[in-house]
Amino acid sequence: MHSFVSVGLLAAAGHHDSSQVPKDFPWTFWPECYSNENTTEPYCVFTSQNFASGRGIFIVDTATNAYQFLQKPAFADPNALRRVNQYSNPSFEQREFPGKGRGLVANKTLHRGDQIFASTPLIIANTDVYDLVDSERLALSHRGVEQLPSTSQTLFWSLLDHFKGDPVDDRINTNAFEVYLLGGQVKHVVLPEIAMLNHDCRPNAAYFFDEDTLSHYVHATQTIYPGEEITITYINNERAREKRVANLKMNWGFECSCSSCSAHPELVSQSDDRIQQMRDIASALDDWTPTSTATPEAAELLISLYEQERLYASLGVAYKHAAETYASFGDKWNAMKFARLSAEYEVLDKGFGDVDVGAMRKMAEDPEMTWSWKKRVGFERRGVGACGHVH
Ligand SMILES: C[S@@+](CC[C@H](N)C(=O)[O-])C[C@H]1O[C@@H](n2cnc3c(N)ncnc32)[C@H](O)[C@@H]1O
Repeated sequence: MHSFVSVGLLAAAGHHDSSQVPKDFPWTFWPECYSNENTTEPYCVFTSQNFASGRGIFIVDTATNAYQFLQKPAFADPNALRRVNQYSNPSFEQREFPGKGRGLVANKTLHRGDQIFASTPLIIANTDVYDLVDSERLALSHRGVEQLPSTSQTLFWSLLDHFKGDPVDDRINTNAFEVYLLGGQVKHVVLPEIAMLNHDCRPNAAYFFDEDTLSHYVHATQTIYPGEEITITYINNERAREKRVANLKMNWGFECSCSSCSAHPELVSQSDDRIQQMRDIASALDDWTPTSTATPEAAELLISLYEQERLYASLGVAYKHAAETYASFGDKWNAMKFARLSAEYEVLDKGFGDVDVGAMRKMAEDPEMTWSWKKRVGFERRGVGACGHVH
């Protein structure tokens, strides 16, 4: 049985007359909700036209979750969004790229760590909403779009519809990012400005979603010169070309045309070898047993491979390995150096509250107080060879 239902937390349901919404009611309209035998709580559309100084948002989720979002500083603290949704003097312009559609190019030099933009989503949707039948799931997202303020509706309708199905669903599927919120629940968020950034397997910008401000931040991870396209990655790039191409085709529906995907097969083969070696070294550095082949030299090689692969957006991972490896052999100054570098890079990719960023900041202050300090002192140094094997 599928039903249109009212929600216990709400005083009434089933109509959309905003004039009847009481003053202290947090949403602009009465939520429309559906449930069935697969759902433990109805899924509803909760719209706030006032959110983010009138940009608006709609949330497709249970009432329990929607009210948890309301507790976040993004809703509760008027100052929380000061640095967000500022598009009056952008450091980029929109341009057409053959084979990729629209994209953004820098109009001034951007340095590593520069904020390119930060935005609140127009949509947050619980991915479990697929438990509803399609017609009801679609009714919720159509209702949400109709309820957005008109400028945000225009932004939504300007999004690419790659799959040419239901016009609302298609724009969500082509442009949504997956994020983990409310204790690790998967949500889809739609951010029209960030959705203009194309994918590159060797991107020059990184992004993260900040749960407190419900905002998506994009920063440069290397110098980007005027006229250069600003790119992010949609996937994990530490994989062979064939796997990256297949992933983009399957999950995003396009043939990747970035330079590392379209390189000569000989160069692709060299790149794939480097990626395999990076994976082997990373797993050796993650081995904390007395037979581990981890050495500071192997960690330095890992950094060099990331640089050679132009994987600057994820270089923080290699620096973290180096910081922990140096610490494990009791080399305080190198541990501090690489911990500082790791924290600087990783915050751009993982966000302000990330545990790895916090751990690296602690190590940069005092490596001797961290868990890996001198963990490998006394281990026989075996070393990892070019093939990733012990020599
Ligand atoms: C989030 S949108 C990016 C903006 C899009 N180009 C537009 O015109 O709206 C994602 C879509 O852009 C295109 N795209 C992004 N990166 C690409 C790439 N590296 N190669 C080819 N197409 C790409 C694909 O059509 C993909 O489905």
